[in-house]
Amino acid sequence: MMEKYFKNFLFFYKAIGNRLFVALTLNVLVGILDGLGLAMFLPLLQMVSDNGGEIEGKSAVIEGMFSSMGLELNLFSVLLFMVSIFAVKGLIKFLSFSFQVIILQSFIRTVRIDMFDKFHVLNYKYFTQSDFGRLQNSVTAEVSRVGQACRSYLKTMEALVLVMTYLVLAFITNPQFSLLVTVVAGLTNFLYKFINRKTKGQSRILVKRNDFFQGMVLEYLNNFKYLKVSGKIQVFGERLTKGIKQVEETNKRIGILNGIALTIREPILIFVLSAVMLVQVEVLGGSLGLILLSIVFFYRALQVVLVMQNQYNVFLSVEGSLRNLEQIQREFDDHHQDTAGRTFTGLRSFIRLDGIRFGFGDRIVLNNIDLIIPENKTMAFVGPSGSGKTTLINLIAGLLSPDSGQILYDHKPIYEYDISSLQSRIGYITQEAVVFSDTLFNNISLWDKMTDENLSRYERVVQDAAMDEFVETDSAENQVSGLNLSGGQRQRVSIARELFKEPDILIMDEATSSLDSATEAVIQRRINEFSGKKTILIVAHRLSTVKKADIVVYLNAGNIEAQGTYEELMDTVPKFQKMVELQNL
Ligand SMILES: Nc1ncnc2c1ncn2[C@@H]1O[C@H](COP(=O)(O)OP(=O)(O)OP(=O)(O)O)[C@@H](O)[C@H]1O
Repeated sequence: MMEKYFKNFLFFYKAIGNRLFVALTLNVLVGILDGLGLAMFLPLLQMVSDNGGEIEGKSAVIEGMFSSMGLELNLFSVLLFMVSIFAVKGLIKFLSFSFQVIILQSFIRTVRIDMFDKFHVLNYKYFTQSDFGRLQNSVTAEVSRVGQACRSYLKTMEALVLVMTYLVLAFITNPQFSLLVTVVAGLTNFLYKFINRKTKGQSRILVKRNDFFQGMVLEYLNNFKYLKVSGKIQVFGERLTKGIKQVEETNKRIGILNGIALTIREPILIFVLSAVMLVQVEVLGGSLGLILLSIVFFYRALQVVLVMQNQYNVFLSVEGSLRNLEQIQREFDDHHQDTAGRTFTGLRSFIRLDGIRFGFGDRIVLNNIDLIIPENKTMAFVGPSGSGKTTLINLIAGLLSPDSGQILYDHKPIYEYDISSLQSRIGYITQEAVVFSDTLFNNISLWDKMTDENLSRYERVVQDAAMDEFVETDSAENQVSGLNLSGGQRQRVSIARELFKEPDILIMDEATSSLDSATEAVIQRRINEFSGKKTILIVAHRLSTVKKADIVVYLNAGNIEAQGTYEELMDTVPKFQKMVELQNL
C-alpha cells in the first residue's frame, strides 16, 4: 500500500526532480500566509465581543507580533495587515501556479521525446510481433493521459500539503475540537477507499479498450479500400461502433465514480463539524468563539480536500495509463536493438553468414544458414513462398538479429557496427513501396537540402527509375502521397530514392513486381550497370530478373538447398528448373 504511494511519488520525482519540493514548499507558504491572514479574525472577534476570555489568550500572541513590528493593534492596522498578507499570498499562489505549468510542460515533453527515442532503437522483431493499436495508443493518447496523471498528481500533492497546513493551524487554535473532527472525518475514508479501488480498476480496463480501439482504427484506415470494395465496411463499422461504446461505457463509469466521490465529501464534513460542535459546546461546555476560527480553518481545509479529492480521482482514472507507460517503457528497454560504435565505411571484401538460425516464436524460419556474399557481386534468392527469403534479407540488412550464428561484414560481427551507419550504406527496396505525403524531391532525397548538386542528382535518378512518364519537368516541388500514385509509380519513387542514396549494397525484394515488363526492363538495364560496382541482393519470383545474377541461391523451408549460376541451378536443381519452366522462360 505505502509502497504503491511511494512508487508513484518516485516516478514523478524521477521525472521532475527537486522542483517537486519547490512546488510543494510554495504551497505550504500559501497555507501559512492564508492562516496568518485568517488569524486576524481573532483580534477582530475580540473587538466585537466582550466575553472573549479564551480568545484573549491567543490574541495576545498577535498583539505581541504587532508590537514587535511597531504597530498598534487596532481595526485599521489589523485590516491593513490582513490585506497585505492576502496580497502576498496571491503573488505566491501565482508563482506556484506558473511554476507548475512549467514543470508539467517539461514533464510531458520529456516523456514524449523519451518514448520516441526508445521507439527509434526498438528491435524490429519485437515491433512486427507487437499489437500496433497498443503501440500507437501508447505513443500518442497514452502520453497525453500520463501528462494528465502528472498534473492531477501534482495538484493532489499540493492540496495535501495545504490541508496539512490548515489542520496544523486548526490544532493550534483548538486542539480538542480539531482532534474530534479529524478522527470522525478520518473514519469516512473507508468509503473513499472503496470508491478509489473501483476507479482504478476501471482505469486499467480503459487502457486495454483504448488499445483495442486504436488497433481497429489503424486497420480500418489501412484496409479502407478493401473494406469498401468488398462491401464489408459496414460490418467493420459495427466492430468500430462496439469499440467506441465499450470505451465510452468505461469513461461513463469512471465519471460517475468521480461524481460520487466529489459530491458526498461536503455534506459529510458539514455533518461531522456540526455534530462535533454540538458535542463540544453542549456536552463538553466549550466556547463557540474559539471554535469559530478552527471552523474557518476546517472549512478552508474542506475546500482544499475537495480539490484534492477531485484531483486524486482524476489521477486514479488515468493511473492505468501510468502503469501502462511504465510497462511499455520496460518492454521498449528490453527490446532495444544492440548496436555498437564502429562506423561502417563501406564493404571491402564480403558479407558472411555463419550457422544462422532464426525463428518467430516457435516457428523456425531459417535453419543453419551458411553463406558468403562477395563484395560487388549480384546474388539472387529464389524459392517457394514462405521459404524465408525476405527474412534472410532482413537479417543481412540488420533489421533482425539471428537467434544463433553470426553475420559478419568484412570479418567483423554486424553488432560491432553502429547499425545506422551500416544501414545508411544499404539501399532497400521492397514490394511495399514507401511514399511520404510530401514533395517529390523530399520523397526521393529524404529531406536533403535542395542544392544544385542534389537537384541534378534528383533529375538523374528520376530518369533512371523510368519516372519521366508521370513526372513533368520542374517536378521537384510536386506534392505526392501514397494515394495519388499508382502501384507501379509508388514503386518507382521507392527505386529512385534508393538510387539517390547511392548505396554500396542494394537490396531489392520484389522491387519491380508492380511494374509492366517494359518499365521493368528500363530499370533493370540501369541496375545492370551497377553490376560489378555494387553488392546487389535480389529477391524475385519473376525469374527473368535473376538470370544475370552472379550467384543464385535456392531456398526451401529455411534451408539453402543449392547455389550457383542460373545455368548451374537449371542443370542441377529440378525444383528450380520446374519453376523456370512454369514461367515459360
Ligand atoms: N513478423 C512475423 N511473425 C511471425 N512469422 C513471420 C513474420 N514474418 C514472416 N513470418 C514467417 O516466416 C516465414 C518466412 O517468411 P518470409 O517473408 O521470409 O518468406 P519469403 O520466402 O520471403 O516469402 P514470399 O516469397 O511469399 O515473400 C513465413 O512462414 C512467414 O509466415
